Amino acid sequence: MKVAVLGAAGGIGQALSLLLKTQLPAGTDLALYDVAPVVPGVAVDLSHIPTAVKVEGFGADDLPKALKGADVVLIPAGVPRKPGMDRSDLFNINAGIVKNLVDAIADHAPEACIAIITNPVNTTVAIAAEALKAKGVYNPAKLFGVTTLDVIRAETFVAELKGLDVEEIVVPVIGGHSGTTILPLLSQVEGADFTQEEIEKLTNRIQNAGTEVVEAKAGGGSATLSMGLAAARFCLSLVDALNGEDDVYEYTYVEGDGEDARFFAQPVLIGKDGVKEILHYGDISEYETKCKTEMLDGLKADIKLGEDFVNSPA
Ligand SMILES: NC(=O)c1ccc[n+]([C@@H]2O[C@H](COP(=O)([O-])OP(=O)(O)OC[C@H]3O[C@@H](n4cnc5c(N)ncnc54)[C@H](O)[C@@H]3O)[C@@H](O)[C@H]2O)c1
Ligand SMILES: O=C(O)C[C@H](O)C(=O)O
Repeated sequence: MKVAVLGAAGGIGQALSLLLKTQLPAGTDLALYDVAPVVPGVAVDLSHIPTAVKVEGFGADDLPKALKGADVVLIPAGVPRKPGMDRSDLFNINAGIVKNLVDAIADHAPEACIAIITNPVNTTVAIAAEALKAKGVYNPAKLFGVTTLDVIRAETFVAELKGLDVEEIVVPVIGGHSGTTILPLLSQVEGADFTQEEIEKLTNRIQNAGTEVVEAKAGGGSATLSMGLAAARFCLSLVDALNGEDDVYEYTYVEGDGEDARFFAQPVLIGKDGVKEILHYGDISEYETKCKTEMLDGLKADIKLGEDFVNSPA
């Protein structure tokens, strides 16, 4: 098994690579790619940790080597937000970065599962899909937008509010990954009851948790450590499933039947060939239905922006 991290020298990339070095199954190859010249040093640093995961660093010109034979490619490459910015403000820079990286994946690791972290995820996943399609290698079962951070935040905030064990809490989060497109399904949380006021406050906090971090970091970037953990959890699930483990479920932004939008985060059963089954998110409350109805046009517009970036470049 080989896992490649593109953008491995960044805030997320380094936290993620550390967790992968310590938690991937023995015998896994971990390839770290970045345009930043520090990346070989990050790889050497990690290589001194005593685990049976082999780490190698690849600089700007070595993307084909980093990708060769990869089973999983994680993409946290790109710029993060500063206070006052929306995730959509990152589109101008990150769209091209994701497109170029995905073009290279199509050429050098066309069978790999690709997990996109780079924002705006609602749009960059559509860019990746259309770029792969243009190269004739798009397999919707192997393309994922990583929304795990929304799930772990939701579980943390609910456990805090209700004084419950966070290990026991499950909070489904569906939709997309920005503002109101992030829709926690608090009506489905078992073992906790909420007043309508609590539901609205919690929903708002989960939707704006990224901004909470951006403002607290005061110009120093966005979530990197919690995101490193979230991406590692997603990657380890993917690796388990590719290795044949049954019953691997994650909430992730994938192309499904288009009932709500072309791409939508929902529960997914992952198997040895990627997405095995996309499950319906089940019954939702009147409030959640209203929130979903109100956000769908925005999500669809985000997706169209990505499709047009590849298919109708200005
Ligand atoms: N999906 C999520 O839930 C989520 C959560 C947090 C952050 N993000 C996003 O992840 C991205 C990265 O955030 P960060 O805090 O790690 O940023 P960062 O600036 O710390 O790191 C980004 C890294 O990408 C590298 N990079 C830039 N262009 C590249 C290219 N063409 N090829 C390879 N590497 C390249 C940079 O050199 C840098 O090392 C941002 O777009 C951010 O908004 C997503
Ligand atoms: O908020 C951001 O810009 C980064 C990330 O998407 C997050 O949710 O923390």
